Amino acid sequence: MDAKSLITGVSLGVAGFVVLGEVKKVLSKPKASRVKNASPGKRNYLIGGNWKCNLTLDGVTALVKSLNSAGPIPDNVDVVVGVPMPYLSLVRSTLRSDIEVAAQDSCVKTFGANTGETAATMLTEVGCTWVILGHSERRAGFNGHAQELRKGESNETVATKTKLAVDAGLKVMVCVGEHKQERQDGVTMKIVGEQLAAVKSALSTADWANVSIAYEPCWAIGTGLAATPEMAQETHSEIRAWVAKNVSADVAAKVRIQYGGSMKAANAKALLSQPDIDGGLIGGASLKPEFFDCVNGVPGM
Ligand SMILES: O=C[C@H](O)COP(=O)(O)O
Repeated sequence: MDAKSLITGVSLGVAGFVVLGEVKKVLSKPKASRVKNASPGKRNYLIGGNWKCNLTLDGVTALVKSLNSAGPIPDNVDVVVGVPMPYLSLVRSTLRSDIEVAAQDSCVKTFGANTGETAATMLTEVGCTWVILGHSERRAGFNGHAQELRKGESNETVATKTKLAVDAGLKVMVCVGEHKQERQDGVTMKIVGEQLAAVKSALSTADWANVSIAYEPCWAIGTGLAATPEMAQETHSEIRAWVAKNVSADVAAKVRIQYGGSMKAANAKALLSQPDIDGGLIGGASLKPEFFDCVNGVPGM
């Protein structure tokens, strides 16, 4: 068992009795314990880039070229880029094979009269292996006006999409997170728990093997105001405890929890050094060469 898994087990088993800071003093995190195709209980880092609704064809071509020449990916890291729908095929056919490709959404239904939507199965046919679901921008909604709180996808919609995507053979980064006022009101885990509860209701226990939880505090997205490593760790630890209580201890030990919200080269290493932060979902910085500085920011590199 690696140090991170051990910390997780300890924190889940004796939560309230152990101060994580004290545990970290006696347990270092050896790089060698995180390996590709990690065995049960060991979690590879997962660094996702979310290109959002950015880039022209020329920009995509240049970014792929930059990624292709960015050097090796550490053995203990999985890298995925979330690509706008029109470029998925092109990126999959030109991008290095050790970076996986994600779509940024998929349909809440399968095939049919769903104009403008993309069924999860279609994504698999163009080489996607991942999909990002429930991003806060989609939960906010796009109605031709300024985005409003929670006028878009409901928790249940995100959960249904997650189940359909997993059933289609995709892995899912399912995004959760609170708004600024909710954090100030002290209801972060109430909000995140409700988002996770909907997903849990839609999934079998086995389905969780294909799910990563992306914790993205909305107030940190695109603002330059990332959560501090300690603040993010606290919520990640609470999310893992929620999964242990409501899904299973085994799933909690295995599920990856990414942090998203103004992650960049300057703060990636400190965030990724936290015991329950298993990666990132990176927006703005994923459009720049510094994305690979985040990849190389995993502890032990
Ligand atoms: O999906 C990515 C997140 O929304 C974070 O975006 P950001 O890194 O630009 O803050």
